[in-house]
Amino acid sequence: MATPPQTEAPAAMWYIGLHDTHHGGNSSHQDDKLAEASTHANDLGYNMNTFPITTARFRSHIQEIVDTHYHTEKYSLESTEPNPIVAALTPEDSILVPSANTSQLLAVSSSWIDLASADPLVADISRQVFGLEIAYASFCGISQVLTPGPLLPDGTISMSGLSQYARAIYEALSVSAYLHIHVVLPFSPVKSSGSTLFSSLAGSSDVHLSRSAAQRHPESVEKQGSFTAWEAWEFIRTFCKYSPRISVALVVPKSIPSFSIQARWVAEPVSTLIMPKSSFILNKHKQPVLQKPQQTLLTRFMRLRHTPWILLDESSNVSGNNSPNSSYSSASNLEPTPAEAAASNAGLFHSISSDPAPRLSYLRVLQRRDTFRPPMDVFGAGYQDVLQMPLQPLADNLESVTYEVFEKDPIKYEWYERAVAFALHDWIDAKHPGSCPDGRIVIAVAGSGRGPLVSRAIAAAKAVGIPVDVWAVEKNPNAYVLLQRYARERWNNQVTVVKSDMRSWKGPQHPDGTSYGVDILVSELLGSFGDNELSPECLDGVQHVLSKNGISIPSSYTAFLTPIASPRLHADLVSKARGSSDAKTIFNVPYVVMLHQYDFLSWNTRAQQPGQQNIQAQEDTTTTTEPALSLKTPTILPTWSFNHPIPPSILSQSALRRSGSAQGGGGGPTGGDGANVHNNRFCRLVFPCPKRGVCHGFAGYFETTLFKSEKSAEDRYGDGYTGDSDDEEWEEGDGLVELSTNPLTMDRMSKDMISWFPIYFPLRDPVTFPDHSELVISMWRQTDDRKVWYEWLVESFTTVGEGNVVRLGATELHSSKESGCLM
Ligand SMILES: C[S@@+](CC[C@H](N)C(=O)[O-])C[C@H]1O[C@@H](n2cnc3c(N)ncnc32)[C@H](O)[C@@H]1O
Repeated sequence: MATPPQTEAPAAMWYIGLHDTHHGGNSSHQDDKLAEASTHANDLGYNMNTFPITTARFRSHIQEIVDTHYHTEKYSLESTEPNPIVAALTPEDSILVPSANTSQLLAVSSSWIDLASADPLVADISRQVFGLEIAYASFCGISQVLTPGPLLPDGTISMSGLSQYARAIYEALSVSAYLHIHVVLPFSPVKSSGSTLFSSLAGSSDVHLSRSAAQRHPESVEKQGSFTAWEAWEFIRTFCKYSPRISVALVVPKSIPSFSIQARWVAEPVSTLIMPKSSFILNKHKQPVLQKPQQTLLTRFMRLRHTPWILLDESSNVSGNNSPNSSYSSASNLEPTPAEAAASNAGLFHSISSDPAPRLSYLRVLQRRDTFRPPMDVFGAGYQDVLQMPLQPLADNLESVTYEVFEKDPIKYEWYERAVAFALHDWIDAKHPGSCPDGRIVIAVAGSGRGPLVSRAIAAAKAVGIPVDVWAVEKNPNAYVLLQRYARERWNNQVTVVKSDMRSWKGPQHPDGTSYGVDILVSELLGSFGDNELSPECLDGVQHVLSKNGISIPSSYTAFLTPIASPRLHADLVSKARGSSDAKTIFNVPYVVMLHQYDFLSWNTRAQQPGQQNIQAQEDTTTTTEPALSLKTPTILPTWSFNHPIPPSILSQSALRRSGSAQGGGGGPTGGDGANVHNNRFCRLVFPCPKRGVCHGFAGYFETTLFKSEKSAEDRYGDGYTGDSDDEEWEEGDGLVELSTNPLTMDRMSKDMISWFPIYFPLRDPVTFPDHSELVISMWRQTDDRKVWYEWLVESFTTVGEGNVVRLGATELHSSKESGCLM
């Protein structure tokens, strides 16, 4: 069980900035120019604005240096002449000065340089320029720098120069510990004659240094698909060792990319969304709006815990409203959404002619409209992607406040009540006698905590209309005090409270000291991976109290796994490991975490529903079509299950082992007598991964059957539970009560249940794999009679040629033995 948070989701704040290279302030004083530009942006309603680190004059000066060097007779690839040195900046080269305003600025490093150039001269000059800019910006107190990615002037990614580019970023990060670099990248590279990215961020692509060099050292034309930009980013951040001080500034494209690439970017640390004018269209009212898919994409990003900034690029000439004919015609068949129409009627949009910032006004409308949050997001606000050590309720005594948080779950306890009611009905219908000497059915809640399941068991019996004998067993001495109080004040002395470890409890007792059996044993000892809070070991240990036909609620549970890309979690663990004297352990612990920014790596395509269209991934050269979000299903596979009660023969064998006798064998494979080896498990799961990616770890979930009735639905019809619940549905159901945290079944089994976050098994070295690969997870549940722990590794395979399966690699074996759960 996770420790769920107790905060409410804060109202969404959209932090929107202005990028306008045409507005540099009119004042002749440098710091006044900065202040003027900020005031201009603030007056328009922006939260911040960008500023180039160096001036156009500096750019011309560098261009001159490069051109002169090219045109000297001395220049050739084989030349031993040194490259020119770019002299230190002069006051004319930069408008920046250290000032109070710098904290509000997002400085932009020059995009007319090319750190990834194939031309050694351009690469060298670019490194010098970049170094000067970063050092001076840091000196001025700038902490946020927007740096164009390794793009060629035609908008494609320079793959051959990527390592040089990554190196420059890595070195820039070492200039100041406070510097954060936002690498500008497209969702997918789009080849164009004059890239918007360049023209908008640099002024003009004509002056790009690489243009001078292009004739001499043409970039080899590399095949670029929809994942190329992401792969470039993946390379850069890996080079920079997952530094938390680099992130992506993603340019929102005019045509929306395929779902897989959207999902991939949503999982990444995207700090900024750059919106050129071209990403807007004009609606009927000639107001700039976003098309539905872009709105959806934007909303998805803006609901993230780390909400990106939005940067409206007002410099670019490629514009929705600047080219009314083309954009209006493309938009004319798009009706405004009802909300847009209402907003327009209500005057929320200014008319385009009177509004100096129409795109900003439109985004503010979207911001105000975006109020919906799913219950889990509200409940878990502030806990998204926070790695927590799993609770150990067996080894530790929980605090009251922890129980209080569990008890907020609106579903779990009600489902337990249903399960007990069904069990009572089945017991009565089977004409089993109650085990209490007076004939009552005996219910025991093993691990009662503060007693919510005790209250539910009493309510179920009342609703079914039979008297029961109720026992509450708890080993936490503090909870025991409260249980005794509740027995008097809430449960009218109907409940007998026992302070005991359930494994050593002898069962309900007559006043003369002889024990009798428990008919329905209720427990909730489940962790995020089902068995990780040692429910199997505890329930084995208390099974001896069950009567002949005794029922366990839950009757079974199954753990599930799927591989995920989770760069934020990985970066978090890398930084924890950096500051830890015990770095090895950090990646050998399964964590409880409300997974938030992650991407499922294994998925399959469901049959298409009539009327549902495939989204064509226009820029995707690796596949022809992309299924829509609703048609993609993650592959989440069962690992293993536990059933209760277990066959007595297993318990007898366990007892034989525990005795240490010759018949008990040679002990457990990982230590101890082997008395708990029947709770060892192993699974090997094969996950097909259609798209390339990086696996950082696995997400784990569980499903549990609390109770499954022996009776058919027909038998039950008309014999339904008539308790307090006004939910009619289950009364005539099939007597099956399940809980699930598995994303594939949670809505069907226990929608809106919030008690458990998923579990996350990390990998120290992420696994990179190409399209059409298989990730194979091997996982073990291990025990030495004192502890239980997990061990895991991943192998990756791909198929080449005519079905030749090639192993790409395997990770080391991870083991949580050191932080294992104490029995
Ligand atoms: C996850 S909490 C659930 C508490 C409560 N049933 C609820 O749903 O709110 C598990 C409880 O079981 C208790 N527990 C765990 N192992 C136990 C054992 N071997 N014997 C008795 N109590 C145990 C813990 O102290 C804790 O109170």
